[in-house]
Amino acid sequence: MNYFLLSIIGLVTYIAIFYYRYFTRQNPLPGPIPLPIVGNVLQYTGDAGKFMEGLRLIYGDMFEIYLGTKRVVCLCRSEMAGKLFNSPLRTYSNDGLDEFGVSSKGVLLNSNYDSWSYHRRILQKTISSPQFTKETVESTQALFREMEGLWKRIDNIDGDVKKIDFAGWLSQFTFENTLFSLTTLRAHNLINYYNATNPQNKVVVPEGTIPNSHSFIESLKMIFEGAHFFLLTPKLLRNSPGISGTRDRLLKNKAWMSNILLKLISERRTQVENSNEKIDSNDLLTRFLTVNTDKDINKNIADDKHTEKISDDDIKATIADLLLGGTFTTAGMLSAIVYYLGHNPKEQKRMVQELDDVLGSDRDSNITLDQVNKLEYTDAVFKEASRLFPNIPVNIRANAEPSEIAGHRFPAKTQFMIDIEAIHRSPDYWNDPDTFNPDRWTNNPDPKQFNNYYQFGGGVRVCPGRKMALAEVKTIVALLYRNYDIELVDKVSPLNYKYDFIKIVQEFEIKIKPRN
Ligand code: HEM
Repeated sequence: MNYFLLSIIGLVTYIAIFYYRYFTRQNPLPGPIPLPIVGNVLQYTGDAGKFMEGLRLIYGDMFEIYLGTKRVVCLCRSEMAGKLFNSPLRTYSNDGLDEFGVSSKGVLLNSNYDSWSYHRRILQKTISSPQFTKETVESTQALFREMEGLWKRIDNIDGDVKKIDFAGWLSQFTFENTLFSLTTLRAHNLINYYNATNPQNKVVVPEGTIPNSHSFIESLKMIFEGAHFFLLTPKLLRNSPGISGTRDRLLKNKAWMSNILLKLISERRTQVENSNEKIDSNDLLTRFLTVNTDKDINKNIADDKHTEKISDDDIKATIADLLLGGTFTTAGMLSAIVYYLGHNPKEQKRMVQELDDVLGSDRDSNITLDQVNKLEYTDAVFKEASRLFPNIPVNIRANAEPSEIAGHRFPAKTQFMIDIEAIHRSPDYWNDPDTFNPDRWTNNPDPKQFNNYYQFGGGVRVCPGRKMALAEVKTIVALLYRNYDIELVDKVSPLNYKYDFIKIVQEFEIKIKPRN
């Protein structure tokens, strides 16, 4: 009885101290009142963009929420967020991300500055080079032809008209293309996906790198689910009955994916180490494997601080981040473009006209990087679709130095969430912001708007894959609209997505028919 009474007194005292501290906190911002221990996590709707939108309507452009006991400052205006993009920290000290094993490895969520900048430097050198962009245009075309061959076999509507789940096909495509571009490995995702969705008319799968590779995509989605879960769920909740099952499932999935990638890396390491020839492959995986070895194909990448070979585990973390970064973002962007063009026939017609003008009348001809670079209206369509549908609607950053924002001082290591969707749709920055209008990007666009466009983030952690993404998206859009008439199956519903750290588009059906 005494023990019970003591527990109650302890709890009441804890709650009293918690709320005393909360109501007398320094530099308070408006925001929903947190609960002890879990903060505002129980109010979270599962979609960071929508959650922030709801709170912005109540509390204005700057407010605070609590993830567990950690204060998070939310910013919804470009002028507030601007300087933060130069901070190299995405998060600071997050026990969830530590448990998920991503806070000091790879690039995406790595908060260890030294480790992040070293790996980023190596990958940046490869994937931002003009040669890599040129090869992206080539590999995208080869893979697109393979996908077209499989589409032709589908027999679901009538003759040449096919109904396909565009989001499903494209996430297989962008995964395979990213994997190939980084490693030269093929996983045959498209064939595996085709066979899984057309079991009555299967094709032979060439010997591939990842068995049943199409299901790897589901595992990759679960990694985002994991990052989302571990970032936001306080330890006490993660370990509580009912929720710990989710934690275990997500950790198991991560281990499964890690093992597959580690096997691929170790096989390539053996090949590289046993080779007596000069290494002539220049892909990112080979680059990583040769750093600080006698076969090093990188010029002056390592420095005095980094004198050892890079471990398989570190390479795996960076390759996994690039596969994560390059798969659903690019596929989602393509769905968004097809969706907005489907709702805006005038703009679609204008884009198709540009394709015909730049690419010429031979619909079987190869497309060159030069031609892709000339597609200005297509580029504007990309920008406009991504303004309205940013794949990463909320960006996270922590400040490395104390900062002053809108008259408020924040100590170093404060966690911020930046509402990209609010910035992309604010009437303060954009005329008629909810209208799909690619022309706002052409005809001498107001340079101010570029400062309020964050589809690829900004500052030191800006997306390193943006050149690859643009080349891939524009090449696919060109091949698709040059050769096909495209119709949305559902012309009413909004684009369907699941938010897990990024928006993952799903079940987006279109009808395609070869153009006359
Ligand atoms: C349309 C496609 C893409 C979109 C919309 C996109 C968007 C973004 C955004 C918003 C960020 C956060 C940037 C910031 O915090 O400032 C990011 C980071 C990142 N992206 Fe992309 N991305 C795309 C394609 C790619 C591709 C193709 C790759 C690689 C093959 C890639 C790899 C990464 C990586 C590794 C990061 C983490 C960078 C860091 O923290 O240092 N992304 N991306």
